[in-house]
Amino acid sequence: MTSAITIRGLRMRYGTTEVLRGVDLDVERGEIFTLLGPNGAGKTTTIEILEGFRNRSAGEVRVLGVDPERGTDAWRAKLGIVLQSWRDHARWETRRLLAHVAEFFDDPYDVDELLEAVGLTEQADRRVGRLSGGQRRRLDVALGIIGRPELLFLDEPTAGFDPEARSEFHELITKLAARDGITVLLTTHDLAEAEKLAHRTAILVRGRVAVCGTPGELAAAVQAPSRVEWLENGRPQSVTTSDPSQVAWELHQRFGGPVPGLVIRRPTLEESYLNLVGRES
Ligand SMILES: Nc1ncnc2c1ncn2[C@@H]1O[C@H](COP(=O)(O)OP(=O)(O)OP(=O)(O)O)[C@@H](O)[C@H]1O
Repeated sequence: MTSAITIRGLRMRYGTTEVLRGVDLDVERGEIFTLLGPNGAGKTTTIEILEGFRNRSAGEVRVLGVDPERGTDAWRAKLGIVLQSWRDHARWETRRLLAHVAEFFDDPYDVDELLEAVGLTEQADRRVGRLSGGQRRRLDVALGIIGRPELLFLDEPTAGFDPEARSEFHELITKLAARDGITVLLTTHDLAEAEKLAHRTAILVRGRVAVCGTPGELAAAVQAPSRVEWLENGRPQSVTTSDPSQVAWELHQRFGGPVPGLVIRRPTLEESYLNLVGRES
């Protein structure tokens, strides 16, 4: 696989504050990749640098083989961009707005096909201002990809969604990526979203990649210690350990058989993530 995005030693400074402190990342073509992290971690800054909206302070960046600071119109046409805030096109009808934006591209998607793909066929003649939050975000995605991009940037696309809208949105992104081989880079605060959607995720904490990998690799890398609890002479005992089976085995040896009240509590991935974010902050 070849890289859609390569980042080496990326640094960004706003005044005297260093917001990105040496980020290294590779996103492969065809991947759905999430950038996960708490508020202020530097996700939006990173994505804006990749989109060519912001000049970096230091480091090497290539997006589809091009330095974003030197991106041409032809390069830009290969990108789909969905920003955090909604566009203000409230009085346009959904289909007309998409058809209008499609005119700017050489080989856009068919408007009705795309409306169908994002689940907005029934809303095609409705004014944008009358769409629900979830429908509006689907339209944002449609606007982001109407030009048939090779790479789609989504900055917190599901913020404010209810669980059903979020789940439908995940299905849409997965379907589009699989159908058209679009590379997707998405930012989120939500670990469950990253786990569900992404082939790989990088956790950004205070301007550095703390962990990067598949959901399984992430779970192994961020795993916080487990807690082993048991009863000894009727009194509750406990120990925190990264190797609970070893502790359980030693207890079994010591008791010469079953350990009274033995419980092993493993942290959830969410607890482990919060532990990691707390540790790195
Ligand atoms: N234009 C700017 N000038 C000065 N500081 C900025 C600017 N943009 C962002 N920052 C600061 O840089 C840090 C990283 O911000 P950024 O928006 O990249 O983080 P984020 O991970 O996207 O956060 P969030 O999840 O809240 O959107 C924050 O402390 C923010 O206040």
